[in-house]
Amino acid sequence: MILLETKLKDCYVIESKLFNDERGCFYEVFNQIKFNKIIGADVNFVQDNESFSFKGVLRGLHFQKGNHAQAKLVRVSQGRVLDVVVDLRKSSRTFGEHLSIELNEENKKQLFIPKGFAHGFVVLSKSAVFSYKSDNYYNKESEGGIIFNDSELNINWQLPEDELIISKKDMVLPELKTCKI
Ligand SMILES: Cc1cn([C@H]2C[C@H](O)[C@@H](COP(=O)(O)OP(=O)(O)O[C@H]3O[C@H](C)C(=O)[C@H](O)[C@H]3O)O2)c(=O)[nH]c1=O
Repeated sequence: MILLETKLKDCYVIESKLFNDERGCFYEVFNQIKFNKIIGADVNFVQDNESFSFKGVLRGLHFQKGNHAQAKLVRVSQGRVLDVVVDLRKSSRTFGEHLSIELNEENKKQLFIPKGFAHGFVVLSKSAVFSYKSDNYYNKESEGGIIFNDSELNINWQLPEDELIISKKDMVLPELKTCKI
């Protein structure tokens, strides 16, 4: 596992060693000791999630508030997605900035998203399986979000808006400037 810094402090790309041979490929998706060593902290993941989505599905931008805030380690085990995170940490020099990165089954890149970030992704391939760990349990009452086409963030989701498939819940999320963090 190697850690690559991003433009957003504490948000890292993780690349794993791939063991390719005539049979195919093996890699350690997660190793607690190695992960904590490269992150420089004891991150205790308590929940594994997985979602399957068709092309154009956009899930997010979501976060959990207060004590229910979640750090996540996200990856794509099938297909291709554009993953987007937004720094919502008021004290951060990159508050309100976002990072977009393609995660896919080929590059097997993972993204560590610390607490205090909103997260979402859009599926670029025919379908995608999105798998991730979180260090805090799901808590519906503490869910927050930012609308995908927030005018200040101006995120390029890489697909035309009329091709996006978005849940009713996500279509009515607030803008960044009015969202309660
Ligand atoms: C997240 C979650 C959801 N659920 C239930 C609640 C709903 O009945 C159903 C679908 O939930 P939702 O539409 O919120 O799923 P996503 O839109 O994929 O939400 C996720 O999307 C973005 C990308 C994220 O980073 C978050 O982890 C998460 O908010 O699963 C659970 O039971 N446990 C959970 O941890």
